[in-house]
Amino acid sequence: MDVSDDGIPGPVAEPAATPDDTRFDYDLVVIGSGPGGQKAAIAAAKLGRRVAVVERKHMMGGVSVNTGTIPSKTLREAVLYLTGMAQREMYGASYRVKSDITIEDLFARTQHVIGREVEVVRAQLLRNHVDLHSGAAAFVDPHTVEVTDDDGRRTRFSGRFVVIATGSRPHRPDTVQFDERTVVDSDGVLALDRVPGSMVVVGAGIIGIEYASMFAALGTRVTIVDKRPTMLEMCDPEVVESLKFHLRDLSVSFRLGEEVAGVDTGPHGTVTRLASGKKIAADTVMYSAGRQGQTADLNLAAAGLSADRRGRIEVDGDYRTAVPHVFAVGDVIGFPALAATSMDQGRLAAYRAFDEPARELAAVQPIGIYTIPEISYCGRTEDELTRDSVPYEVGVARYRELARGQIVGDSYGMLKLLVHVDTRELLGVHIFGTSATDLVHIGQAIMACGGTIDYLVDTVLNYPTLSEAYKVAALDATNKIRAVARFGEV
Ligand SMILES: Cc1cc2nc3c(=O)[nH]c(=O)nc-3n(C[C@H](O)[C@H](O)[C@H](O)COP(=O)(O)OP(=O)(O)OC[C@H]3O[C@@H](n4cnc5c(N)ncnc54)[C@H](O)[C@@H]3O)c2cc1C
Ligand SMILES: NC(=O)c1ccc[n+]([C@@H]2O[C@H](COP(=O)([O-])OP(=O)(O)OC[C@H]3O[C@@H](n4cnc5c(N)ncnc54)[C@H](O)[C@@H]3O)[C@@H](O)[C@H]2O)c1
Repeated sequence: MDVSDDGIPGPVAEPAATPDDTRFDYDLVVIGSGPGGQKAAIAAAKLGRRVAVVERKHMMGGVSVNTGTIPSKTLREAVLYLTGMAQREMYGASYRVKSDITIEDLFARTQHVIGREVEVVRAQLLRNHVDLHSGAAAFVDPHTVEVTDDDGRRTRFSGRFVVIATGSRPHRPDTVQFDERTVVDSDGVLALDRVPGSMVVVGAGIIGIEYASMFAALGTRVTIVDKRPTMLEMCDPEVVESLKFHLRDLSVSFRLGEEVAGVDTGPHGTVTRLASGKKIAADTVMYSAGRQGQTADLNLAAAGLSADRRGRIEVDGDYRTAVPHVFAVGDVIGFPALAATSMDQGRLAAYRAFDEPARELAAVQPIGIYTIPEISYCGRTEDELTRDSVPYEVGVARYRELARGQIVGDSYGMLKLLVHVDTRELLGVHIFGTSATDLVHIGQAIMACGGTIDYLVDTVLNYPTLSEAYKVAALDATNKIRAVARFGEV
């Protein structure tokens, strides 16, 4: 077995690359090494194709590894551990692992994990014989890219196919001066020099709420501002209410339905001006008001392509752009813009390019929101089922009634199943609390197989586990359905 420098075992010997079309330097050129680019490159390499990945210096692994998913989730883990937050039900409200948590304590863990992940990505690509080119790529013609490295050196090469996986960056309104110290975006928040005493988070999307809950847990007084009247509107409203309750308990204030007019900075911090005339003073302002596709520097016109106002590229169901040999995957094609989906889009784009048979992605996809506590769901919401006049029943399990919930000290967690009254099919799973983002996959698997809650009723699950919540909720739904069916029986 091949073992790379970092000790990670490699696959059994790869098939030798077979030139596909010698008119081109590579069979596939991938621009960007985030989740979408990585998987496109590896999938093509596994088919024996000659593959190149272009990535900017210090960005191996993409936004996901360097400034997005991985650092934010690692920071959350550091916050949970050092604040002792998850253990307070057991050891009291004042329980802490470290009383004076510094930004260095937090970022040490983040840097460690980023470093490891970068090496894992690099090793995987290299052991699959993918050529790595450092620099920024731009199209010269539909098959050729020019890569400019940090020293200004330029290299050109061509690909029979090209995958654009250049991801996204934070959207920055022109009216706001970002000084990378007091006014930052979700990249800049990872370079703060201290834990702020107070913070305004502009944008109550997933990024904004995740960081708001982390800083609130650290003791920062957080105000969340969003022009929409509700937050996380794709989630179950009961779950969002539970989250809001928890955040309020951590002194978070909400200014929903309010637009930011501007931010003033001075020697003592910042003042955020709202369109309604209100002003909010804070040490730091973090903008998380959407993201922009990274296409401005690609010279798309040379490939015969263009992007929309938010920098996104349009693709068909096979991730093919308007130019048939150019594919695009990941954040650069917009919704759902998740690391999870980007990976599979990359893999499928490579398969489509090289005519490798592959099925489409399953329709039921999970969403995981790493707030404190975390949220996860898949399938439909109560509002959607009501709108579509689908008769459903709700089965609920509360963590406080599960032995494992008591053991881990989670009394607030909840799992909710939405079940079709007639067919008993599982239509939706909504979870709030410890391990929600892992637990959701049980429901997802049942739904993907068209399963009913009878599977859960008839199956023995390990005890004591949080998975037991599925059984409890399935029995609850069964009892309610039976009660309605028996009503009126003599
Ligand atoms: C704070 C935050 C938290 C997130 N948390 C989660 C989460 O918990 N779960 C989840 O599933 N998703 C999460 N996401 C979303 C996830 O990170 C993205 O969906 C994912 O990274 C998109 O992958 P991608 O393949 O499009 O490429 P990206 O990861 O965006 O990487 C694109 C790469 O392309 C490179 N590039 C761009 N232009 C060029 C060029 N011209 N030449 C060469 N290289 C170029 C960039 O340098 C970059 O490294 C989060 C995002 C953020 C910002
Ligand atoms: N756990 C996860 O899966 C995860 C975590 C983080 C990010 N992501 C991905 O990243 C994407 C981007 O997240 P995001 O939170 O930046 O974007 P978003 O578009 O979801 O949210 C932006 C919010 O900012 C608000 N806003 C914009 N301008 C404003 C203004 N001037 N004043 C007040 N409010 C304003 C908008 O109303 C919106 O609610 C997400 O859609 C998601 O796909 C996923």
